[in-house]
Amino acid sequence: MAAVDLNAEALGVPRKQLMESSGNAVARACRDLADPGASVAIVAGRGNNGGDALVAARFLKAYDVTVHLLGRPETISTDIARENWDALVAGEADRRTVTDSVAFDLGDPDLVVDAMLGTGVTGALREPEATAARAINESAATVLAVDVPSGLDADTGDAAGLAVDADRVVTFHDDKPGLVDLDCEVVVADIGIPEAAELFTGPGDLLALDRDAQSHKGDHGDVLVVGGGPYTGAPALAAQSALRAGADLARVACPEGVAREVQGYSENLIVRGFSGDRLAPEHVPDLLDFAADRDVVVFGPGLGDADESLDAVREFLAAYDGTAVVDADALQVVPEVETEATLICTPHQGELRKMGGETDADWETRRDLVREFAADLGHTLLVKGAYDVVSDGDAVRVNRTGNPGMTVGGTGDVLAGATGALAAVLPPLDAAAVAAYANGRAGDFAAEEFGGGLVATDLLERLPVGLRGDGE
Ligand SMILES: NC(=O)C1=CN([C@@H]2O[C@H](COP(=O)(O)OP(=O)(O)OC[C@H]3O[C@@H](n4cnc5c(N)ncnc54)[C@H](O)[C@@H]3O)[C@@H](O)[C@H]2O)[C@H](O)CC1
Ligand SMILES: [K+]
Repeated sequence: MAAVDLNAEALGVPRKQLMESSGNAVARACRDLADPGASVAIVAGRGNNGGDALVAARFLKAYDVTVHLLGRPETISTDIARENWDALVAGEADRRTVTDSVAFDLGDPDLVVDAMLGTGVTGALREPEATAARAINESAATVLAVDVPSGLDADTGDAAGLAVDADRVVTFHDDKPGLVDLDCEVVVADIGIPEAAELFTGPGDLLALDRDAQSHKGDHGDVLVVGGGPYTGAPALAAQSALRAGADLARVACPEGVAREVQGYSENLIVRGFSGDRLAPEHVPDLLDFAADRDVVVFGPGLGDADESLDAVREFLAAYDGTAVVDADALQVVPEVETEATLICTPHQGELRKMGGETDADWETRRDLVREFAADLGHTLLVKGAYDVVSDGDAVRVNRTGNPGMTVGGTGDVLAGATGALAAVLPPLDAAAVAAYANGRAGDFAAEEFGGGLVATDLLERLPVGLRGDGE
């Protein structure tokens, strides 16, 4: 929800506007539950859940409304909730501030609006919320909960202690998993979040990374790039990109003959050579052993399309059961391989066609085609284009960052490496979507400086900023 909010904001629909819609929906639910003239007690917490109900108070002129704010107005935790409180003060609304739970007096209202806590709850209700929840549960009034009954975790439906016992819940935008088993009526209100906030990648998508980065402290990925032979720059770019996207370790497995050259691009890489001048089936057993101890393999950059190399890719994928990003020449074998592995395939449109997939000039048609093809393959696809399309055969995301300057060689290797690093900390669909978003952003920052003269290494440098929420 927080991600969608941020994406909506980036699309020009700020959260305060959403709060106005939420408040409006709360007022509508009140009108449904009580006749004009009825007494309504709004019990508001200091977060945005409370803010929703402070908005609702303005829409309930036909009712006898009393607003109980739990805590001092100075401690309201968000600007938009405080602005809505200030509007009630300026409008001389009937209001009380509850600074001591002993002083809380709900009165005997016909309807209670529970807006103490929403999705921001952590742990058991503290005071004065706990006392207020008891008073609400003991009162004879009808209880309308805003977004989620206070005290309940919207994700799980669990309460760490006491929770409000509601007669109706008006929740916003979408059902919440924690409300499914509630023994009361749940209404979902459309608050005007654009569909595009969920379809298109945006700054909100980077939040998933923050969360995971924290919970996986010290475990940001050990990524193995398998490629090189005919080319040396591609595997080096992919591996460096994995580091720039946050991986702890980036290794390259490449033919001995080019290992020194690949290492020469960067001392940050761990390079391991295998015999000969290109990948062949004889290398596969060793590679499988080596890959088993890594988090993600990026297969394909600079590999070439020699028959024996493609045979090796087939054999590797057939036996591998980890997570792999498949790029470049390695892509063509994916449709014919039965594998236990989790694959993220990163074709451009030409490579997609070579895999047997269809494409179209219209991005919406392409979105549907990519979803169908991903479902057929049973793997995640990231199809590159002016609009990148990401799908696991079920969900679809579209990325609009990036620019025509990025058609230069090597940018695909950077994307593949970043996808590999992110796949170590995020589910495949999210890893591909965030990588496409950040890579495109890095390209946009590079274009500000170099225009059409940008090169792939410019993207490497800007990838960390592309992945940071405050990069704009
Ligand atoms: N897109 C949307 O869905 C929108 C939802 N809106 C509403 O915003 C809330 C979530 O708001 P948030 O400010 O993040 O959190 P809360 O109001 O739920 O609570 C934060 C507040 O509560 C304190 N706190 C946390 N745990 C406890 C506890 N156990 N006991 C007491 N106090 C606690 C914390 O310190 C904070 O001060 C969402 O549910 C919707 O109702 C937006 O209005 C519009 C967009
Ligand atoms: K609530």
